[in-house]
Amino acid sequence: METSFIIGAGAIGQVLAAVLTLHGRNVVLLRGSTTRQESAVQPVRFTTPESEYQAGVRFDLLERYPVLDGPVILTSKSFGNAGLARQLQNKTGHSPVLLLQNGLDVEQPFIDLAFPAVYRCVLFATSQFADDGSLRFKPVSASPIGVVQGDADALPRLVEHINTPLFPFCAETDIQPVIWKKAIANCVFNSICPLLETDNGIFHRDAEVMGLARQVIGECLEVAKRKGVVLQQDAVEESVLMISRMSDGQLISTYQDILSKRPTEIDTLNLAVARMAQEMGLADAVPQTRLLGALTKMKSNINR
Ligand SMILES: NC(=O)C1=CN([C@@H]2O[C@H](COP(=O)(O)OP(=O)(O)OC[C@H]3O[C@@H](n4cnc5c(N)ncnc54)[C@H](OP(=O)(O)O)[C@@H]3O)[C@@H](O)[C@H]2O)C=CC1
Ligand SMILES: CC(C)(CO)C(=O)C(=O)O
Repeated sequence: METSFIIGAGAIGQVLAAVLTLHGRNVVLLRGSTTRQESAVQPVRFTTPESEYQAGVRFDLLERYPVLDGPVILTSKSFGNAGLARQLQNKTGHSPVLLLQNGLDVEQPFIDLAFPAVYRCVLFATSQFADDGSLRFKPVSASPIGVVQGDADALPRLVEHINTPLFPFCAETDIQPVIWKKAIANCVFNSICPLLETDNGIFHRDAEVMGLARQVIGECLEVAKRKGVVLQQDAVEESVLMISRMSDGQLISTYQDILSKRPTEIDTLNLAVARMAQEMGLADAVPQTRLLGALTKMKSNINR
């Protein structure tokens, strides 16, 4: 059986590795941003709303592997992608590289270095560390996977490789609208919530804040349209409100990152939309999105 290499032992990576291990798949969880990790099987505990699970997951260091001969799945933060693409360049050969990350253009470092098979997944699941180191995992629906560069015929096999009833995935032939819809929602949550120092529920609780979200959504939709992705304002607003209701009380990752003095993914959210707008001569079309992104970045830099 082929081995899957998951890179990034965070909230999503640990649960995915544990779920695949529980389903009898060969998987190694590789650390890319540290050199302090023994080659060892370690317990990972997680709960879903229904049950509690534990699996012995094989942890190791990326630098110990000269070749990764099997699907390579990135569950790391997007700001590390340029560095990871360089690290992986001579290791992955023809293995598919699958990005399980939020954001826009997160695959660009892999395209720039001509990786032959690059796939994107949009996560419809949440995972958070609890104080005791265990994880709280909530799959919402199957997370779609689509082709960015490479062979569409290989997609079903890749999906089958990581799909399980506990953490479901599905193939998506048109992944760009799905990426944009989620990324626009993230432009709203990941900037406004940390700046207001509030939880994800704010949009369904407060009409004024939802008004600002509406403006951001409208701006981002203009850029998406110029990129050939047509989405409806109502549908994106509905998705923001749904996420807001479902994750009422939870803090968005960017806010958690700022509180923990870690870098954030804002460069691949609001600031990516602002960069794209600038490149297309639409710089004036995204004032709120850009300002919210710039303020979030300043807040993160000031706090670190
Ligand atoms: N958690 C969630 O509920 C959701 C997360 N996502 C997305 O999934 C992705 C993973 O998120 P999540 O698991 O929560 O993140 P975490 O912050 O929990 O973990 C991310 C991991 O990334 C690795 N990492 C950090 N910095 C670097 C770097 N400079 N270079 C390489 N690797 C680095 C680290 O792994 P190591 O120490 O092993 O190197 C770290 O543990 C993100 O894009 C996030 O936006 C999307 C939807 C929901
Ligand atoms: C918008 C949200 C909360 C949905 O899962 C998300 O993407 C995240 O946790 O980063």
